[in-house]
Amino acid sequence: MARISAPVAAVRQAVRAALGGLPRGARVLVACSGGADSLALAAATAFVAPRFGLEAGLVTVDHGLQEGSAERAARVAAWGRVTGFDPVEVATVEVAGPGGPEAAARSARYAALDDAALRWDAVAVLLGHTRDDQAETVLLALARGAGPRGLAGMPARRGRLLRPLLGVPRADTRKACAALGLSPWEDPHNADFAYARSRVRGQALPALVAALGPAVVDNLARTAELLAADTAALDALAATALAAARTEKGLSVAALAALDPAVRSRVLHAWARELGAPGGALSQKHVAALDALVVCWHGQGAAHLPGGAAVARRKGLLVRVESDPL
Ligand SMILES: Nc1ncnc2c1ncn2[C@@H]1O[C@H](COP(=O)(O)OP(=O)(O)OP(=O)(O)O)[C@@H](O)[C@H]1O
Repeated sequence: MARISAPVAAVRQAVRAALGGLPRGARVLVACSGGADSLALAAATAFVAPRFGLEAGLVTVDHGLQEGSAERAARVAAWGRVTGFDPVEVATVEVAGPGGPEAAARSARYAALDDAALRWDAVAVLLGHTRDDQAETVLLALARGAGPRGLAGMPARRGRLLRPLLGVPRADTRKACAALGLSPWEDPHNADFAYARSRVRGQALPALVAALGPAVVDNLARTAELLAADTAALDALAATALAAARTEKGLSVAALAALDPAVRSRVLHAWARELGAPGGALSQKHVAALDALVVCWHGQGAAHLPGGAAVARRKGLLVRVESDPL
């Protein structure tokens, strides 16, 4: 057998680890932009999936935002077909929605990937985020004052979404593509310093590496891993505590007051989500207002949540109310 280069082996090993537990005969889809990360991921999946008895398909999303985006998508799809992926799909999406164009493109992309997974009955959708993407995510989260959930970065698995390359340096995906003779697409957005992530990638992280040494990238990614484990443990405690505090009419104030503040804030966050508050809009300020109804009670009015729900304290319970009675 011909010897394979170390970066090709590293990417394949990461994909093996991610696909290892899936049932034989199941289908996975690779989300491939044609960039180095997802191209290396796709090449490794085409190699690993048949050896695990898995079907592998490929989806490339055309956001229609850049000149030549349809040609890029067609090139990726053509490569996917000759590489043996089946099905191969170009998902054309319309980017319009809340937030900036970056956020709107992301939600349109994830919706299209979810839709493809449902239609093709795929058990997993593979994304090409690398260790460097994770380090950037942690740095961005630190800069906006995020709590542990934000510092935990991107999860390796959430529902159907898998990120097999979170432990693989970005440099390795480029080297793997070069070793396999693949020419990745260069996303012009990555060089556009109008985007915060591009500035972190092009300026902030290189400055940190220059000041503190190259281990900083690995260390930031490791911080995410450690916090992900802690966050999962606290979330499990909070789920149990939420069930215990629940009554037919609302949440027991006495049960909430007895909780550790770190668990209580998670219980209140989870409950606010149940009441319809959208995750992106629900901030620490809203959770603190709910918390004040429990621990700083002075007869104050209802706490208002994004999404329209309001919560008041009545007869030892936190209850949903239609509007602030004050
Ligand atoms: N046009 C696309 N078609 C298919 N998959 C894509 C496309 N763009 C991105 N992806 C998938 O998403 C991964 C991350 O891409 P990128 O870093 O460009 O997105 P992002 O905006 O940072 O997304 P996220 O918010 O998830 O971090 C890619 O490795 C690839 O798997």
